[in-house]
Amino acid sequence: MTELATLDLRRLYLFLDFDGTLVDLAPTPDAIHVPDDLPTLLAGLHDRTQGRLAIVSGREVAQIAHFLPTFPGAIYGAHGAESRVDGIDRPHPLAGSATVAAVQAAAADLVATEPALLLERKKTGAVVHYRAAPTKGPAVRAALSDMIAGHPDLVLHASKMAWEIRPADASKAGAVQALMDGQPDDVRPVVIGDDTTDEEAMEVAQTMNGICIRVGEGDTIAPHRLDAPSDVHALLRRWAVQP
Ligand SMILES: O=P(O)(O)OC[C@H]1O[C@H](O[C@H]2O[C@H](CO)[C@@H](O)[C@H](O)[C@H]2O)[C@H](O)[C@@H](O)[C@@H]1O
Repeated sequence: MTELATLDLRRLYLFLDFDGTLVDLAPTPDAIHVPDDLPTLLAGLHDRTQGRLAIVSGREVAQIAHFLPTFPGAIYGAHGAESRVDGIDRPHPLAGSATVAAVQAAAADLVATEPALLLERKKTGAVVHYRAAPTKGPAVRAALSDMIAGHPDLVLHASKMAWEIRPADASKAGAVQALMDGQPDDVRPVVIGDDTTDEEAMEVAQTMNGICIRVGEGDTIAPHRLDAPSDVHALLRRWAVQP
């Protein structure tokens, strides 16, 4: 932590995941708690980094804006499929498409067979959560895999106690690449995340002399690890008071 805390914040671009990194995981997507001091902390970091602060989440941009309405930085949502940068929204071409509607309808049929499953609809895909039915993971994976079989523009990835369908050309790596484009050579990306799609962002950050921090358990390419969102907050607080 000390080694990380002494990095010069003015030469970093911070890429922060949301669930499991800035907020603790909860039984359902709506049940998360945003700590009262998080918005102020993020606003301070935005100033300190001269605007080099982004949230890169699996959630949609609108969801992040709902939970953090005063967040001043860039937001990439739906695993990089959509963005809001400097107030400009960039939707994905698949948003609201017949392809997505068909997949969501099939996912709804699946969830109707098991009340403990939860369907989360996104404009660009669908998530089936099995946190309340942990043994159903493999069956959910198989069913969603079948659903996208005829759709090469969609991919399936593992999330925490969930399987998610997203556009094949969307990734958190793309978000890091887009925001780092044009940055001065001595600015280093910092990726902090807890999940598989964060690892894709870490891979690209490492090609840019980046710093990667994994939150919680799990295989990772990150050389640094923090145990929980509370430790992430502690690091962010130390950065926020750098002289
Ligand atoms: O990239 P992230 O910001 O970490 O978003 C990943 C997914 O997070 C949410 O699901 C996860 O968190 C829920 C709330 O803690 C939890 O109930 C669920 O089991 C987790 O998978 C969100 O609902 C998804 O849309 C995001 O893709």
